[in-house]
Amino acid sequence: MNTSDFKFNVQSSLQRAKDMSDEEKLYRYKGVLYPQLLSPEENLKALENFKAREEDIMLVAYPKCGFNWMVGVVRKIIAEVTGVKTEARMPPLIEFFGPEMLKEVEAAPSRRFLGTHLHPDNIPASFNEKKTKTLVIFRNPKDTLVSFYHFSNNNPVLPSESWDSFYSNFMSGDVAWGSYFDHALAWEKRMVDPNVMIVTYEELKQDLSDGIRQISSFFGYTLTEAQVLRISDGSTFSAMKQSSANSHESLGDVIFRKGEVGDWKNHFTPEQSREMDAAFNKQLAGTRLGAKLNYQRHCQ
Ligand SMILES: Nc1ncnc2c1ncn2[C@@H]1O[C@H](COP(=O)(O)OS(=O)(=O)O)[C@@H](OP(=O)(O)O)[C@H]1O
Repeated sequence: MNTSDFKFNVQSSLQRAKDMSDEEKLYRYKGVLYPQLLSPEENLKALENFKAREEDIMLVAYPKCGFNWMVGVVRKIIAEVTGVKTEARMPPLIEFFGPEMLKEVEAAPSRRFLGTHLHPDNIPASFNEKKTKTLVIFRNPKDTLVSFYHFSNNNPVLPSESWDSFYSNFMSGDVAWGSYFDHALAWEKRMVDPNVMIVTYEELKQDLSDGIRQISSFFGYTLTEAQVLRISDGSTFSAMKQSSANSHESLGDVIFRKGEVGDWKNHFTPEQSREMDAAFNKQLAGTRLGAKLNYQRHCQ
C-alpha cells in the first residue's frame, strides 16, 4: 500500500486549515462530529461498503488513547515476524483514506494493517461480519481529555479552544469522533467477543512486554523473548518521540506530547474532577471495561 499520497494530503490539509474558521473545521456525519479536512463526508460514505477481510489486522482507539503507540507496536511485531518494515509511514486510519486510496487498499494483499478512531456505529459492518481480529486501546477519561485538549490546540485541522470550553464539549460528546462514553459503552458490549481484544494505556505503561506478548498472540504470531525485548525497547515514549519526525513529520511533537499517566492532575479543577467521577460512575461503574480501566487508581 503506497501512502505517499496520503502524506501529501495530510500536509495539504494542514495548509488549508489556516484559511478556515474554527466553526468550519468540524461537521456532523450521522450525528457524530468529524474533522472536515481529514475525514470529509465522501471518505465516510466510501467506507460504508468497505470490504474487510478475516485476516486483516484492525486497531481501534478513541482519539488520544494511545493509537499511535499501538501502531508502532503492531508494525514492529509484523516487521519481526515477516521482515516487512512499514514504520516510517503515517498511521493507517481508514477514515483519512478517501475513495481513491480505498481502491488501493481494497486491492492490497493480505494481511492488511488498518486502524480507525471512528465511532463504533460508523465502523464498516464488514469488520464484524468477517470476524476480523480487532485490537482496541482505551485510556482513562481524564488523561484522554487532557491529551485531546492539547491536540486540538496544536493541530491546525481541529478547533482551538480554552480548557473550560474543551472540557464541557468533551463531557457532552461534542468533540471530533464523538463521545468517549459512547465509544466505551459500545466496546464494553464486545468484551466477550473472542475477536476483540481490549488493552489499556495504563496497563501497557506498567508492563509493555506483557502487552506485546498478548497482542502478538491475539493476532496469531509467536515471538521470541529477544523479539519482545526489541519491540518494547523501540516502543517506549522517548524512542517513539525520537523517530516521530520521520513517521509523523510536523505532527510528531504534537502527537508524542508527554506520554504519562496522571497529567490530568495538572489540569482539572476539583469540580471538574468530581463531575468526571460522577459521569464515569453513571456510565461505566460495574462494567467490565470500567473495571479494566481501574478508575479509582488512575483518576481519584
Ligand atoms: N510510546 C508511547 N508511550 C506512552 N504514551 C505514548 C506513546 N506514544 C504515544 N503516546 C501518547 O499517546 C497519546 C496520543 O494518543 P493517540 O496516538 O491515540 O492520538 S491520536 O488521536 O491518534 O492523535 C499522547 O498522550 P499525551 O502525551 O498525554 O498527550 C502520546 O504522548
